[in-house]
Amino acid sequence: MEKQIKYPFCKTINRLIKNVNEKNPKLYIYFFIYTIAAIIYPFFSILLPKLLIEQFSLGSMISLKNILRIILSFFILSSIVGFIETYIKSSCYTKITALRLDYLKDQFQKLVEMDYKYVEDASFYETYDRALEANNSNDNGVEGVYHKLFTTPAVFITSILFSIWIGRVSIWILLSLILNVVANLWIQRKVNEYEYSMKKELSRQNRRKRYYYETTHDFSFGKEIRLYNLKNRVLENYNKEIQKYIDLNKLIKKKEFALGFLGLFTLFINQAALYGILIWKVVHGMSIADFSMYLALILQLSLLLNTLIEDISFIYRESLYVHDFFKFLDTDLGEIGGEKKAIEKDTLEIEFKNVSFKYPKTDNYIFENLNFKIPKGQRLAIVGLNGAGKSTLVKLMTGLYDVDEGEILINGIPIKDFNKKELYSMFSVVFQDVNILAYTLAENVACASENIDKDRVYEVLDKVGLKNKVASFPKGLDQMMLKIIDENGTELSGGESQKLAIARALYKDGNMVIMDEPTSALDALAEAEIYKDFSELVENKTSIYISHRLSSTKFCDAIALFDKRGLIEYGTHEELMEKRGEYYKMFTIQGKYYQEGGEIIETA
Ligand SMILES: Nc1ncnc2c1ncn2[C@@H]1O[C@H](COP(=O)(O)OP(=O)(O)OP(=O)(O)O)[C@@H](O)[C@H]1O
Repeated sequence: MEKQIKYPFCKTINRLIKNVNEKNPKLYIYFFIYTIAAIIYPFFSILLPKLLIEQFSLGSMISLKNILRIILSFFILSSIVGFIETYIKSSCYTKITALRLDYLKDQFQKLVEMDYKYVEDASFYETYDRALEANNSNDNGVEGVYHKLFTTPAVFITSILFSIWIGRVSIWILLSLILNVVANLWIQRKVNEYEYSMKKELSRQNRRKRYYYETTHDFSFGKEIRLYNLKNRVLENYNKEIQKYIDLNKLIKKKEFALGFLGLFTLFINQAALYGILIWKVVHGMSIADFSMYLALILQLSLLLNTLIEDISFIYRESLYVHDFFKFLDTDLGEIGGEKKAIEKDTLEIEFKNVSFKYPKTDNYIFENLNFKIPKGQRLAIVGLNGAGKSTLVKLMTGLYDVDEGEILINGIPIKDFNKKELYSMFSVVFQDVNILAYTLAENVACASENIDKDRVYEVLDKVGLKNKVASFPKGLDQMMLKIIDENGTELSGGESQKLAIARALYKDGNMVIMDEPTSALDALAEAEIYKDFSELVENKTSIYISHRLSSTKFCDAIALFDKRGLIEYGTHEELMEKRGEYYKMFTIQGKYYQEGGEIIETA
């Protein structure tokens, strides 16, 4: 359980207010007018009964005209003030929502630009879950605090004015009200602190619950869930996680309940004191008109003070999460890197020098003291068993992860010296798992929404064999992909998606091409096409081709074979066959299988 930490409440509120200056300073004017209207409004309901009772107690002097005049002027004035108050409050609601959405933009930017290692780190999401939630709702977090900051000053000022008024009648009434406020504030604070101390546990539980929720709602799990009869298992886990989540919330509510009971007790004492003193005053000569006015005043003040307590504790509680959110925005998530720009008009030479690497928060090294070089223009095949570290190698050379020891040099320059964005721009990578976005086909290929060179998009789609597919789309390159945004969108098959991913890499035209199992979903003919055209596809660029199908090594200049120990064999196909080592074994086993299986590929 995390202990309550001291946090800079004033600084957080100050930052929120300061940001209004930058984002929408007009809100200050609206706030000023609203506050004046909201201060005046409650006075009407307090003064009206007194003035009316005074009129009625005039006996034979009673004037219907005067009574009507009072009612009418109160009605008109309170309508005008009430209208101003409500109108400004509701029109500012959307302006405050826009403020939150602006913060959301900052949050998205941070998330998409942060170092890749955080993307694969579950504990990162646990740390920042609540912080990210600070931006997810109209009623809580950043927006909730802004709404309260907009309305609470009026409540505060009116409470002060009413307290002075009441204090002049009886200091004991005022003291009893203040005692109630202090007790409630203390209780609320205790509840908030307890809730916040459970934050880490709640976030963890939330993440687990969400995983199972998403498993049931993500259509891509649909096949496995049905065909492997995973329904019961998923539901069982989901229910278990929900139960744990409910238990945690119950614990919090229990604490709230115990403290709330204390609140009821102080309220009881408070009410007894208020009524007792007022009745005593009436017995000692207070008029009925004044009694009714003070009663209305006390009721109003009690309501205002309750609202004030709730608002202040709400602001306190939610600003804890806002503070976490600001901390997230301020945390250096290592997204910038060095200052070097991308290498222009040249392909790359990559050198691994004494590189050791293990994934964060794990103990096993994937590479230890790895040394090897990929010369400029080389077409390198990387092969190896599952889990040998082939994809990890790509993550390291593209800068998605930093090495623990040693260094990687790109054209002689340490990879750390490159600005991350510039570094990423140098690689055209096709990953094993393809992600098609719910944009148009052209946008999917160009990974942009503006300045798309449609001729080039068409050219690369033709190169990867999607020409006929594009021709079949009614909107051609402007065809929407996926059905999640546009119900007329297109769902591509696994192989077609892979071809699109290759087209995307070709369009990007990076200094170096990396293909990680790019043809695993392609049919034999399409795969043979890619093999045949590989040299043309990658032009003269340095390229890496990762594949389990060893026939792919034939069109490469060199082969690097990895296993759990790291790089174990390196050379041309012929050299490695002659060596009769691991590669030879793998190649002959695969070749035998293919021959026996009657596959088209004749040598491997
Ligand atoms: N984000 C991660 N955190 C911790 N360990 C990881 C992470 N990603 C991969 N690993 C581990 O690193 C090892 C190498 O994984 P990698 O994906 O590089 O292997 P691979 O050779 O590409 O395998 P495959 O042929 O199955 O694609 C594996 O043992 C894997 O479990």
